[in-house]
Amino acid sequence: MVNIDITKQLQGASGDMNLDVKLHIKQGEFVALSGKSGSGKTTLLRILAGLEQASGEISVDEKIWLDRKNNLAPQQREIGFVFQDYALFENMSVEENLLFVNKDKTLAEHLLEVTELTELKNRLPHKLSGGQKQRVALCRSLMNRPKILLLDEPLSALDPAMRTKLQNEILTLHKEFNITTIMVSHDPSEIYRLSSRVIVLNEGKVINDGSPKEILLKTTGSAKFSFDGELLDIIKVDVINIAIISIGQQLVEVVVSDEEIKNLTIGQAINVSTKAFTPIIKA
Ligand SMILES: Nc1ncnc2c1ncn2[C@@H]1O[C@H](COP(=O)(O)OP(=O)(O)OP(=O)(O)O)[C@@H](O)[C@H]1O
Repeated sequence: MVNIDITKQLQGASGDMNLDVKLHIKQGEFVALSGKSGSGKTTLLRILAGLEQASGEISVDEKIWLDRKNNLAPQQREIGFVFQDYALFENMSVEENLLFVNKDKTLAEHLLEVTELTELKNRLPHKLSGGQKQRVALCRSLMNRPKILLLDEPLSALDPAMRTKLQNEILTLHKEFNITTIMVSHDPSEIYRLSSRVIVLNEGKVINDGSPKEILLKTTGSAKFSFDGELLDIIKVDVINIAIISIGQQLVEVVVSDEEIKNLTIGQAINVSTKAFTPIIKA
């Protein structure tokens, strides 16, 4: 069990802001940490890792990491950390990057196998793709068999196919190591696929905490489908108006009436929902 009860004064975009978070996270949970830019997500992870000061208490399985008298150094906290940038040792091969943390060759070989990196174990980081580097960073973060894995948007720079591949690998390793995982993510499909709990921060405070279904699905009420997107364009084809809307990685076209157009502005954030239709799903 991870117990967090911390505060820290931050300089938010529009003046001072207090990061004020109280959470209990169960062993083996996969928590997605979400919320607007500047809401305090990275700072919270850095405080957990011991990379940033804060007041309050953090304890993990009865062991105190932070309180009035104690403040364990990052290397004494049993954590693995993967950031958006890979931060690998450039002069060391893939395998050396892992063994630098811990000389356990069997574990290194196993992690490289799960992430399909065995063939690349002698390569230097500059000869790897972004996705491969991020897999090395993930393997390295697990070399000390940490109690908590902190992931700060580790997949945001990758293309959709590589993202999905790494999501599956993260999930495999999370389950195998039964490691408590906290992952910052803005991507609803990623959050839904990986996490068992979603915590939403706003202005340094937890404003939502629940299962991915409770937090992410908006199809309550009579609407059957509901998507948030951005209105990119409205084009006229013969007598009908078609709105071009970007939803996630996809563009969709929706027919709109002359009446509806009056309330729409290009670039606007909009919601698309429908009440009664039978979608066809193809694999
Ligand atoms: N050590 C610090 N002292 C004071 N203010 C800080 C400190 N570190 C970060 N901040 C400020 O606190 C706010 C929250 O930053 P943080 O990086 O935690 O947000 P975030 O939710 O991770 O945002 P993003 O999604 O853009 O990465 C920002 O306005 C930032 O400038």
